Amino acid sequence: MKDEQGILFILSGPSGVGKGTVRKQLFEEDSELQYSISVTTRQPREGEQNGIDYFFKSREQFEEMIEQDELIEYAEYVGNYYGTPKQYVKDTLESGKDVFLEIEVQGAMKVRESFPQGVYIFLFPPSLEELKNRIIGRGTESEDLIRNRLMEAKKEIDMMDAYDYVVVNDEIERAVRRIQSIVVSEHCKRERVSKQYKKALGSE
Ligand SMILES: Nc1ncnc2c1ncn2[C@@H]1O[C@H](COP(=O)(O)OP(=O)(O)OP(=O)(O)O)[C@@H](O)[C@H]1O
Ligand SMILES: Nc1nc2c(ncn2[C@@H]2O[C@H](COP(=O)(O)O)[C@@H](O)[C@H]2O)c(=O)[nH]1
Repeated sequence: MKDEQGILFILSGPSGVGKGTVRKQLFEEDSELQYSISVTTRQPREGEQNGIDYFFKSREQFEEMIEQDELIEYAEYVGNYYGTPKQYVKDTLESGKDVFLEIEVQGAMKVRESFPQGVYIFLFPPSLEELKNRIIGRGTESEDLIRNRLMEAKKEIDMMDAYDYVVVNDEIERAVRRIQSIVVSEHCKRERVSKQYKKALGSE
């Protein structure tokens, strides 16, 4: 185990705001962050791959993971389970690397209970109209599911004050740059704090 743990970054926001798009772009530009692949019972969308986009499981397999305490958090969202594997996050943070979660709000609030030192970022749409256009434009959900996801979106937006940062996803590049600034600034903060501690302890 390294002396200093990595930082846990949590990105949430309503369905269709662009979390996946922004995260993929961020990872193309930043090889230091490690993405935690979630587990879900949702059916794969066209082009999605098991072990890359998600670990796709049956409900029985997912419930077995809950039973075995293999998830840091899980939530039922619009009829499917989604959860974050515990071991990967724990091992990666302990090795000193940063971990990035892209999860919905109920799950993020549960993570906060066990990782209050995490950095919680809420991705916000430029408008509700644009959110609706994006989710419809993606073309991956039926009308019914889109309606349900938009209903959830309103509740999720009500929770944004519980986050450390709110980032508007107006343009992808700008949203990515804003998140990169948060990552850099959180590292600087912790470095300063750890130097202060070392100084106070006379070990520097
Ligand atoms: N800044 C942006 N401007 C315009 N379109 C965008 C922007 N960001 C994302 N999109 C588009 O919006 C749609 C939804 O994006 P994405 O799938 O990344 O959202 P998400 O928040 O991950 O959704 P979900 O929570 O449902 O998985 C996609 O078609 C994507 O190309
Ligand atoms: N609580 C969790 N939510 C998660 C996790 N992985 C993804 N998600 C979120 O679920 C919704 C729907 O995702 P979709 O891929 O079906 O569009 C979205 O907000 C994801 O961010 C997780 O491990 N835990």
